[in-house]
Amino acid sequence: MQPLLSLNGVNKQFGALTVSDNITFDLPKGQALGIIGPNGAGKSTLFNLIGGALPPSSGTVSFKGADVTQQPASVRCRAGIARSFQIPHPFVGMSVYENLLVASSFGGSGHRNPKEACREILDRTGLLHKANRPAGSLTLLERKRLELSRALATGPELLLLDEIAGGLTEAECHELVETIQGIHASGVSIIWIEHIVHALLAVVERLIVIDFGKIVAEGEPRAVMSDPFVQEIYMGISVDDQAA
Ligand SMILES: Nc1ncnc2c1ncn2[C@@H]1O[C@H](COP(=O)(O)OP(=O)(O)OP(=O)(O)O)[C@@H](O)[C@H]1O
Repeated sequence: MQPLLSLNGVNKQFGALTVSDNITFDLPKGQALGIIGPNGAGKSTLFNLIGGALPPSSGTVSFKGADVTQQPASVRCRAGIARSFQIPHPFVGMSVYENLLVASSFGGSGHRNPKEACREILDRTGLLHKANRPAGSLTLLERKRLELSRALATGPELLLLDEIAGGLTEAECHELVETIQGIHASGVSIIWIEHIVHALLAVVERLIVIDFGKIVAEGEPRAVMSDPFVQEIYMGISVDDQAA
């Protein structure tokens, strides 16, 4: 079956710095894929390349079989790629519901009834009771939920989540994981960059590890996490420490 997303030999250089180094992988439709790696490894840059915020220096990005490498983020969003950002920037003076309506009218959702669709999304993400509050009055968890809701309002087939669990308490993180599990169960494909590994492992079926812009490990999440090489680069646990 044709993959939903394919990256083929994707490179990105900022001057002399190579931030994405020959990144190649396919995402089958319906899969939840996790991406981990040390700070500065090139994870958010990879999202910029998939979402269209940045063009690659070379290589191709295909979505639903079409080459989207030269398409801007707005076109990719309408095609079905939505992204939540590490630091949410909602329209703070607008209500939560209005924020979703903007996203819904911008994206390619084709919701027959956008107002009802936005109401349903807020119900799914646990924000319905805040629908008429200004976005600027929300707590951190609620802002994260709004970020997720705005991405969903565009009607994505592929949802890119950039460190959405960062800064939350353990209980808040658990609640958010349940919401993301529900979104995945509804058929939305997900790529999730996250440092909170236990949250990630509760959702994803496959894990990719990036270091210095390269894919250095890939596969079933628990097998990848127990690889001594991954433990060394990601958690600083050396094979010698384990033997001691
Ligand atoms: N627009 C840019 N111009 C120059 N350098 C950049 C640019 N964007 C990112 N970088 C550099 O590319 C490298 C990778 O950054 P990136 O944000 O992709 O890493 P990351 O893995 O997401 O890190 P973190 O886990 O801290 O969010 C860093 O060294 C960063 O400083």
